[in-house]
Amino acid sequence: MDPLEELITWATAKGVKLHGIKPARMPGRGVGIVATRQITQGDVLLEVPTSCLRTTDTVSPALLARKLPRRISVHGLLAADLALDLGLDLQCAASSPNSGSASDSEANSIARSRSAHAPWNAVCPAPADFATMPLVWPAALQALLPGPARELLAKQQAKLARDWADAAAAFAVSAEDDRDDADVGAGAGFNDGTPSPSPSLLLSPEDRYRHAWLLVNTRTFYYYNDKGSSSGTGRGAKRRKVVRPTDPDSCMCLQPVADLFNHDDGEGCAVAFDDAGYTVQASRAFAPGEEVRISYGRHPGDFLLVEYGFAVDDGDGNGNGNRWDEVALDDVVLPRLGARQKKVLEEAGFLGQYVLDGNVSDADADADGAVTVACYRTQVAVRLLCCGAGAEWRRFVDGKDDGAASQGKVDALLGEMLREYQAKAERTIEEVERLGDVGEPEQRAVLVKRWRQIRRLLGANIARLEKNNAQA
Ligand SMILES: C[S@@+](CC[C@H](N)C(=O)[O-])C[C@H]1O[C@@H](n2cnc3c(N)ncnc32)[C@H](O)[C@@H]1O
Repeated sequence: MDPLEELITWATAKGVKLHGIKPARMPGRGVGIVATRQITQGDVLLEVPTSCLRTTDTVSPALLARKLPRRISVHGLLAADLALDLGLDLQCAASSPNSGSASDSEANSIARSRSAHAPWNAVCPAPADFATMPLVWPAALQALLPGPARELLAKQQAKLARDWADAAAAFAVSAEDDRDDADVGAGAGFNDGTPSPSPSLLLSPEDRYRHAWLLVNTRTFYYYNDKGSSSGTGRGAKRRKVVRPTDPDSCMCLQPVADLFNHDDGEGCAVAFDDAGYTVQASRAFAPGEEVRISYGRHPGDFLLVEYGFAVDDGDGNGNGNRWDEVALDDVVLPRLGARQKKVLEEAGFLGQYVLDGNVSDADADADGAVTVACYRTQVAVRLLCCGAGAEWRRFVDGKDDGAASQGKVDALLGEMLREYQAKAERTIEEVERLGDVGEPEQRAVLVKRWRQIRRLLGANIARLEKNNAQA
């Protein structure tokens, strides 16, 4: 049977209800969810009961018995649990009840979990499917990411390193065990026992853990329960009952079938949860065969690339790329500021985080038909460069002056900076395209796609500045 059909049979038996939808392979997006009939706005499309979730409460007792450090993150713990299911073995630790070997009860509990989740695990992306996640790119390609993406990646790398350091002691780390052919099929990602076709799938324990960690990174939902335990990178779910302040990084769960929805930057379907479980409700009408998506949040392109490994297609959503996209301008603004100017901006709370918003349109034009290009922080910094930190600038910072008197000069300098960044985008695209033998073709392709988005967004804003100028 097709693994997707098997998943649905398995999930339905566990109480998951699909109404007018089914999973399907989507070219360029792995698996997604499509409508099987005409859907009306507000229809409930999916119900996943709480009993089907993987949370901190369902982590394998065998794993917990390995005394993973209490400080291990929820992300790290769920990844460790999933890694066991995907074929990573527990260390023959001295702490085991049968010193020197994993106990029968441990082995039984792991085997039970593997078989209980087999149809779900079988449709999880394999390690090779994560090739577009910058985390697995060669350093030479990572270095060519846009600034905000590099910053996010550095945080992600640090988080993974901490989680692996906490989890490593629990897992078998011997290189010989690890390269045991019998273990390769499951360890390679798809837990269907098929032998590996390729030696490149002989993964180290750290690589296998990273695979599980990326599954958690890209597939969790916001979740916590009334016992106070929480385990999402937060794909848009809202709790209908008590809303508790919790650390969002620790509010995570994995859920079958729902984890197959792809992202829509526009009208993604609404995801909600309560004590009974999760529901997904149609945000609009869908025709039979149309892909149904949810929103992972209002994320700019750099975030989507680093956290989910994709760049939105230009034809997606509003037909104009990602409506929540933005371009960070720090790389072109900060180098122009002298030490004194930086100090002034820092004292005023305006140093850095300069952004060009991709969501601005002609509808945002003022009474003169001009559209403000770049965020207020950028306006403050560029105005300081043009006009100095005099009384007019202070009034602008305090919101007592709309800055109209100097807007022409500000726009001219901003235009210069945007053109400078556009040239950088152009050079980076050419550089990536020249790196024919660095990384995988899909890695270079997604990096070029991201820079083209940035180039287009810069071009649209340069055109707006020119229009403002013509109207002035
Ligand atoms: C929650 S999973 C969705 C199901 C996934 N497509 C699969 O094959 O299992 C999230 C992953 O799906 C892919 N994805 C989601 N939305 C996408 C989109 N709009 N365009 C391209 N890929 C997308 C990315 O690889 C992302 O990391």
